[in-house]
Amino acid sequence: MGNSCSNNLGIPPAKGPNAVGCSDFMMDHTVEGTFFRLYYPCVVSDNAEKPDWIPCKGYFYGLADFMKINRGLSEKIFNYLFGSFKIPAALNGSYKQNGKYPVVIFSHGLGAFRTLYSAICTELASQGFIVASVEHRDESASATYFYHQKPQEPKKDEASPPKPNPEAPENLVEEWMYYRSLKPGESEFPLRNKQVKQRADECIKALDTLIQINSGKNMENVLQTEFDWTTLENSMDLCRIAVMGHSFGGATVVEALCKDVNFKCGIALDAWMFPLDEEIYVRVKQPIFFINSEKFQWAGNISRMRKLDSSSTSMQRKMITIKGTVHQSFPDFTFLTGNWIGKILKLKGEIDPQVGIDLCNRASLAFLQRHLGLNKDFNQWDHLIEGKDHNLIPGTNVTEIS
Ligand SMILES: CCN(CC)CCN(C[C@]12C[C@](c3ccc(C(F)(F)F)cc3)(C1)C2)C(=O)Cn1c(SCc2ccc(F)cc2)nc(=O)c2c1C=CC2
Repeated sequence: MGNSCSNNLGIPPAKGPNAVGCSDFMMDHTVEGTFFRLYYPCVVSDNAEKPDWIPCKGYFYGLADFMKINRGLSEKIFNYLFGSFKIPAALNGSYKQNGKYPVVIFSHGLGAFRTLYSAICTELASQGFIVASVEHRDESASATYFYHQKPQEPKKDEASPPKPNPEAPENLVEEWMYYRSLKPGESEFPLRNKQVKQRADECIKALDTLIQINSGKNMENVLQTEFDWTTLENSMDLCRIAVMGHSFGGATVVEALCKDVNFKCGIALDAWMFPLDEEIYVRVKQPIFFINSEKFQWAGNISRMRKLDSSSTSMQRKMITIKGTVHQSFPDFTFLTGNWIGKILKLKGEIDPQVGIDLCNRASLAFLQRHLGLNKDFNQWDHLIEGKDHNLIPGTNVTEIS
């Protein structure tokens, strides 16, 4: 089927005034390093190549493991279904210098990885943001990879020096890390709590890397992409930084806001609050916007979000629910299957996926303008922050027991 099939499936192009460029960055090739996909406003070029949505097949293996289905069979199915999809952006497009852009760090959900939220990230970039979608190495991603220094070959006679591995950069060996499921009898909270702390640290590490890139420092990108990162010198407005994430990434938003006041506000999409410590709720001071689906939330989860409301900054805590959406209405999968499969796999809700993501994106832009102090026209969507739309519910539809 792929993206050339009759029912014109595919990730929708962004609607903002800027063309979008996309490039991958990995620094310090080890597992402790930083790895993200950058989306940014770029110069229009009609013949630009588009980035692959699923960059390599290790991710299909990971998705199969995450969904506990057979690797071999599912690798063929995923490859057939999703292998040819591209992202509506220019791979390594030339950066478009136009003042300093605000910055968003995006955190993916459990079992996802950095490329799966491109409808959201490309829209933000097209509206004039620089977006880094982090790939987490906390074993919550379906799959991710990093590199090992090739072990020094035992000294042979000088005549035959070790041949460097042509694919891997500077003879580094690629290593994959897959989703770690709970062991039988293992209690979930300690694992998820440790992971959410690592995830927040990885968001902060990505931000620190962007700050270095912004200073014009010549960064070593382990992935030898055709992108000149020094062109991003002075491109970022480091007073206007937000953190955003889906589900487990929503909990990561709260944890990251707590750890680094450089994040001026956060947007949590269908946040999964379980991994967070109880005492974090009184420690977060920045504005947070909870954008929920109709089907994922439950009373315990909502009551944890409410705890963030009760603090003094209640005016800056907002929550809306998008009618007819499901948990998978936020990642890109919601655009990539026909209606029937989508509904059966719970990748689609009742609402048209494009309408759902537009509401999410526009409400987010209005919230970012308000709390990053942007002087754009995103305030035209302020009513969406209050849930004023026939497809929105102010707050939540969950009837709370507690
Ligand atoms: C049995 C597995 N069991 C694992 C604990 C539950 C699996 N599960 C429901 C799924 C993800 C699903 C999915 C994806 C993708 C196809 C495909 F066919 F399109 F590829 C199909 C079916 C399987 C819907 C979730 O985990 C839901 N969820 C998610 S889903 C994030 C995600 C993952 C993979 C993606 F490709 C895209 C998005 N992120 C979270 O942070 C949290 C939760 C729950 C609590 C916290």
